[in-house]
Amino acid sequence: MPSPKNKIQDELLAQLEAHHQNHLPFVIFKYPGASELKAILQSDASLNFTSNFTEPGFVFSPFDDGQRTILLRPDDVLIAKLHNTELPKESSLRQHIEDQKEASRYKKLVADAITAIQQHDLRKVVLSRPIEVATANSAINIFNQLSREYPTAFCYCWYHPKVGCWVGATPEILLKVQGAQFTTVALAGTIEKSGTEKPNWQAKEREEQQLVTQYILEVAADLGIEVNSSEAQTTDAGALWHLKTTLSGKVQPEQIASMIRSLHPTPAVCGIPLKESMYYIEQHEGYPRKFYTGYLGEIKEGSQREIQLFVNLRCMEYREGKAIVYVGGGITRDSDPEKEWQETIAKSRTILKVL
Ligand SMILES: C=C(O[C@@H]1C=C(C(=O)O)C=C[C@H]1O)C(=O)O
Repeated sequence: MPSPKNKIQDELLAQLEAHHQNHLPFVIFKYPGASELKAILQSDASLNFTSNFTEPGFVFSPFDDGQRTILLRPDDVLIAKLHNTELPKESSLRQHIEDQKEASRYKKLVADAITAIQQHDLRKVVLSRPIEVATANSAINIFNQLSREYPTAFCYCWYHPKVGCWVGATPEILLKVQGAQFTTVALAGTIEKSGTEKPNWQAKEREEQQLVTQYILEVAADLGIEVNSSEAQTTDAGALWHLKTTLSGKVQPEQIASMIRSLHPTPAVCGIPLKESMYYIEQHEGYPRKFYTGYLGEIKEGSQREIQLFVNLRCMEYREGKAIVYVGGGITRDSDPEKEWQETIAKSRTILKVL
């Protein structure tokens, strides 16, 4: 990877707008907690795929086709300090008016899934929906706002002329590898914040999150990888709380590609059992997820290999003047369709707030 060139934030954003207008691929991102923006620019419009996650660059994977993970080549790498400009105190949240038809459709989708869970082997299935809204903001501008609004999220704007443009602020790590050390998380359970008081998690959310932890432990055991796991803790994701267990351990370089492929998709975005829930989603969800609930992130080469991949949540697809925001939630036998509907509305605010 070429050494990063230092830029001033506005200069960097302007260079990317120009790259975008020239229909050339790029990604700009901010790591959780970081005060720096980083951009990877590819100098031609070729569409390349990673073979085994060893090539340096930035990978972008769809939900349902892990073999075709796109790789952006780092022909140019730019960094800039993130300005800490205060956002207006008054939230400029765009109220998206949900029509009643969509509410009934989604609640029926959830109710049918609950029935399927009661009658079949399915234990959990994650269902989701797209929300289309008009926006006058550019994709890079939306990314810039997200980076300021969500300091603890991984924020990004990704573009390839042959694929499209995606923007997001995700709270979920898929896999982080630094040298021989790896970290992943089991993230599930959602409660909208009301004040600063941490929530009282109910058995339903605890069980749903525990299923994800259990699944990751089984995947690691199958690969012969030992894992240390934390207690489940409440974690902050903008206006939402989630339940999170951190899992870590040691991984050999030759195990990394299989670990990524076995971890994706986790039951946090698909379900349990995996095949049945994947099939249920394909049959019933009624739209293609594309890159929503896929994963993305940087691969650095060198003696200390470093990989940081995130699950593509709280994201949108950007098309000229239009944002398609994707939101979903895990359904178990104890789910309530009305609450699940409200959960998708709460999750959509992450993006709607900055449009
Ligand atoms: C599917 C989404 O989120 C996932 C589902 C969650 C849940 O069911 O509570 C929580 C976090 C994510 O793992 C989404 O944000 O669209």
